[in-house]
Amino acid sequence: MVADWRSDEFYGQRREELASRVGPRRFAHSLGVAETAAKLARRYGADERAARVAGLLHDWDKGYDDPGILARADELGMELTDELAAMPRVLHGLTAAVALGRQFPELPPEVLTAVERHTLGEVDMGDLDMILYIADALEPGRKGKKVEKLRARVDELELRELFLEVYAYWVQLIMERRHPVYSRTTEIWNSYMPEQEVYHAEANPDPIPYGRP
Ligand SMILES: Nc1ncnc2c1ncn2[C@@H]1O[C@H](COP(=O)(O)OP(=O)(O)O)[C@@H](O)[C@H]1O
Repeated sequence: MVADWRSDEFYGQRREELASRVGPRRFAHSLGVAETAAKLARRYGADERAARVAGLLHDWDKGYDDPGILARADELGMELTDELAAMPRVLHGLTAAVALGRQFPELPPEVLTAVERHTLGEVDMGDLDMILYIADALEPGRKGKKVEKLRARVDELELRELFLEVYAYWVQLIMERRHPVYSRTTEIWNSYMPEQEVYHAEANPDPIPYGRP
C-alpha cells in the first residue's frame, strides 16, 4: 500500500528510492531543489508540500545515460519528435512525469506537470511549474555570481519576473556552451512577452517634396 503523497512516509520512501536511482551529487542536488522549491512556495503562496515533492522527484530519471533514456521513453510508449530524440539530455523530465504518474497515480497532475516542464519550460506555466524551474537553477549547490544575483532577487521580484530572469539566464548559458537550443524556446519565451506596441513611423515633418526638380 502506497502512503498518501503528502505524508512524510511517502517523502521518505521516495527519497530512499531516489538515492539508489541517481549518484550522490544528483541526490544532494534533488534535496536542495526540494528545500528551495518549498521556500519559494511559501514566499509565493503556493502549495509547499507539492513543491517539495516535485523538487525531490524532478530528476527521478536523470540516472539514465543517453541510450538508456531513449529506451526508457520507448518503453513508456512515448512518441518523440526527431528533434527531441536527438536531444536525450532534455528528456529525463518528460519520461519521469509519465513514469511517476503510472507508478504513483495519487500524485497530483500539478506535480507531474512541473516535473515534465522543469528542463525546457512551456508556454503558460503555472506557479508550481515556475517554482520548480527556478529552484532547479537556484538551489544552494548551484554556484556562480549570476546565480547569487538571481537568488538575491527572490524577495524583490514577482514569481513570473523571477522565472523569466532564470529562463533567460539558462538559455544564455546554453548558447555560451555552444549547445543546441530547443526550437520551441523562442515560442516559449515570446509567449511571456507583452504584446509589442506596433511602431508607427511619424510622417516626416519636413519631407523633401516628391518630384521637386
Ligand atoms: N531550451 C533548451 N534547449 C536545449 N537544451 C536545454 C534547454 N533547456 C535546458 N537544456 C539542457 O538540458 C539539460 C538538462 O537540463 P536540466 O535538467 O534543467 O539541468 P540539470 O541537469 O543541470 O539539472 C542541460 O544540459 C541543459 O543545458
